[in-house]
Amino acid sequence: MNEISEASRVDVVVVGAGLAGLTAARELTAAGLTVQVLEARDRVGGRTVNHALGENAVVETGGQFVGPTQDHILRLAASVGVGTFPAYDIGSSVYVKNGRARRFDGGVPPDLAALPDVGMLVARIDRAAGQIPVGRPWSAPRASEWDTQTLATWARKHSATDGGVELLDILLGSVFGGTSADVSALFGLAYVAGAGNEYTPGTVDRLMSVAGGAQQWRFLGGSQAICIEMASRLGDSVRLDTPVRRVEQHPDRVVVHSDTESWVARSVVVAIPPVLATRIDWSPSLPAAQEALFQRMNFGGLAKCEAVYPEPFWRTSGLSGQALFRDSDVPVSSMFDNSPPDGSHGVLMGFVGTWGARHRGGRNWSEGNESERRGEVLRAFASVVGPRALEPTEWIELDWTDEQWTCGGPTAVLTPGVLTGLGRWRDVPFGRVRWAGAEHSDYWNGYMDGAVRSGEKAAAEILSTEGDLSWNNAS
Ligand SMILES: Cc1cc2nc3c(=O)[nH]c(=O)nc-3n(C[C@H](O)[C@H](O)[C@H](O)COP(=O)(O)OP(=O)(O)OC[C@H]3O[C@@H](n4cnc5c(N)ncnc54)[C@H](O)[C@@H]3O)c2cc1C
Repeated sequence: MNEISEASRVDVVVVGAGLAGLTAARELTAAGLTVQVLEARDRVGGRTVNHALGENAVVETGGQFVGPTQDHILRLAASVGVGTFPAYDIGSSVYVKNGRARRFDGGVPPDLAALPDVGMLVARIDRAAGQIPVGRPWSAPRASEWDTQTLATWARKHSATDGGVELLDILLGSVFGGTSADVSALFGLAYVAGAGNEYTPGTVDRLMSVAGGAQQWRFLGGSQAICIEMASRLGDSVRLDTPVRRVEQHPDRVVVHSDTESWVARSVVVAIPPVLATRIDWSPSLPAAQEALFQRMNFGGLAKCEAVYPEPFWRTSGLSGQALFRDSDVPVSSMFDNSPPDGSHGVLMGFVGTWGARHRGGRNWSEGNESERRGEVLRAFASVVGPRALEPTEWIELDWTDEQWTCGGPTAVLTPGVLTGLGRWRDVPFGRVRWAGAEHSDYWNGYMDGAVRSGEKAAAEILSTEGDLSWNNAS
């Protein structure tokens, strides 16, 4: 294919400059290996991306929140000088049900009909998640029973009314970019089991909460700053605008091709969404079961919509800016105050699950034009904080299903049968290729912490066989 020069020979090629790929590259470089990172986009960060608000502030349009037990991303951020600040969580939240908005405090929405069900359901989910071995969900005693039904079916069996499941779905809107009907019960329960670390079991509460949960903190300078810092330390080892198209494995080397250049390496870390890995031309072909698994690791559909105001005006009315919407006419599932830490701008952020979200009249939200989409979301914001929400100074919308190099968000959601049938193949190395990315982590799978964990693991595995993998040691 392309001419390979001496300069294009490295110990390890890393495909993808998101948190996983850059973490792997950083660890391998620190250990003395030569590394080339190849990134398809014209920027680093992948699913973390900042949007500038004037000169001194940013807001995040991809992954942003972190919380307790997400030790790996927190440690990495601190090591590159990126600090955290608490997500705004002061004041009352608002619950909007069928057009009626009600304030509430303490994290439990005032839905008297659904509350007993939700309490019972959450306790049952936690109990069932506790029976799942993290990293090996298919070996749970009831794995086959749980993997032959959706989470919605399982949840309905454990609820007296539909209210509990509907509330669960509002919360899952942002977690899965979908609903409980989109995922296998085993996958949903394993996701909860992984919302902790080696010493702390995962719980629904840690997954969903702001205080004490996965939404507790944000990063100063925005989450993308972590990747930007890592990339600046790696310098020329990171190449942008370079999608990897073909990977050829030979007994003693791997050749990685972009459209215009090729690199030869002893080892490769592929740190991209699994479904995108199946679009690379592999020689030899991926093992059939691994390819089948990756093809079934489709992402949910998620858009992030943000409205910017001169100040966070809702705070003076005692509102936290947080809201949950249980209303089939409203595309937004949940809303947060996403203002910068100094409150120099007011930002309201809404998650829209793009495939399920409807306009009034039943049309899908993403099929409307920009002004219709914006109007629907701003009206939802206004139902919580009042009519000033209708006149933002800036509107920011990122539908991750439109992103060629991500194909949805926030992460892969697995349907019934996939985990028990094919799940074992997720991390199995393919010759000289190792897999990384948030979808390859046992803990905080799908999250920034999971991405960092997977990059560290891939690098550690390569380093444990360094004698075989560095060109310096090659015979
Ligand atoms: C809207 C949204 C909200 C989220 N919210 C949160 C949150 O609050 N907290 C949290 O922890 N997580 C959140 N996440 C998830 C989190 O952002 C991701 O889990 C994490 O950033 C994934 O990192 P990664 O390195 O595994 O993958 P990615 O960030 O997807 O990086 C993969 C990189 O590979 C590149 N690439 C793809 N194909 C190729 C190719 N063929 N050749 C070369 N390069 C290629 C891509 O361009 C990309 O840069 C959210 C995600 C989204 C989309």
